[in-house]
Amino acid sequence: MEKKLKIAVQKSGRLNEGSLALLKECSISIDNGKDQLKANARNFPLEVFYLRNSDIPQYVEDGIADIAIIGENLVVEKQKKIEVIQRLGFSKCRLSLAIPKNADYNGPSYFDGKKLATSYPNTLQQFLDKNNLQAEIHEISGSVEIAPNIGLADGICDLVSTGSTLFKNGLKEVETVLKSEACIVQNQNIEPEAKKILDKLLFRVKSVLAAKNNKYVLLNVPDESLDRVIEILPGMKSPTVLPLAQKGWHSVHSVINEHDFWNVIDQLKENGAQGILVVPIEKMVL
Ligand SMILES: Nc1ncnc2c1ncn2[C@@H]1O[C@H](COP(=O)(O)OP(=O)(O)OP(=O)(O)O)[C@@H](O)[C@H]1O
Ligand SMILES: O=P(O)(O)OC[C@H]1O[C@H](OP(=O)(O)OP(=O)(O)O)[C@H](O)[C@@H]1O
Ligand SMILES: [Mg+2]
Repeated sequence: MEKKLKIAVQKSGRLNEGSLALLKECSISIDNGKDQLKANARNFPLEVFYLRNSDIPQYVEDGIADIAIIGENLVVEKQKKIEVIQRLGFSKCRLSLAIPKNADYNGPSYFDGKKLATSYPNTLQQFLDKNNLQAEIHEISGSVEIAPNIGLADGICDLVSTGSTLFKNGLKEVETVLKSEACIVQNQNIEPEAKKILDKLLFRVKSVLAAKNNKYVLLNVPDESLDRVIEILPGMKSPTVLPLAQKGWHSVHSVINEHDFWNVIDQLKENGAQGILVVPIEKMVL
């Protein structure tokens, strides 16, 4: 029987859509019947298990799944023997401490002797230990932000992204304990055959992520600015330069990284570039 790589993804919740979208962008199509907890990819040696998020680290440690897509926050919290091998750039959030908005905050010592509600007791305990603080941790599995309002705790430690849940519950964020995004984790003793398939998958994932982080640009440049524009636009190897039908002008094609996109565009304009077109890249094979 053909060897398959076993991947665990969240059955439903915040990571489910992004995880399946990533596999699709890697051109992997999965038979995805409703209520089906195990599915095979049609065109790649991959078997997908749909599981409860919080159970996934254990399944990967035990080798039930070779790899999984989970948040880094869960990797830190569960303390299982699993390895983060690729960050994925979605489901970005942070684990933060928050207190009632009118309370005076004077630094981490505020939490000494307080009662804190959280779904992340291990990560919170690490933060308290690092800061030499003693606090009572009350573990709850959800709706953590309600705790101070119902007299359950003095403060909370929970995930924050937009901050709107904190705001709606009259809380303010005062310390960031860790930053997180979705990532691929791997079993530490993955078999060589599964590892070969994983390397193929990672090659595709990296191409998809690189494409997302870069844009293809085309622009017209007067000949006197050409050397300067080529310096600004290094491209993957170097930019493509083609003469225009109109004398004294060239068309330049290149790739710009999302991080300094507007900065580069400003410099191009300052150097006389015109007709700048920006096109998304579907895959970028490095
Ligand atoms: N508000 C948010 N913004 C961005 N990412 C988030 C946010 N909340 C959670 N996440 C990320 O998504 C992951 C899954 O969160 P989700 O709420 O779907 O499941 P859960 O309630 O943590 O777990 P379970 O499925 O075990 O109930 C989290 O571990 C975190 O990495
Ligand atoms: O800063 P925000 O953008 O408001 O997001 C933060 C909220 O999102 C998560 O809860 P979720 O909606 O996943 O609910 P859950 O407790 O059912 O997992 C997290 O536990 C916070 O409550
Ligand atoms: Mg949640």
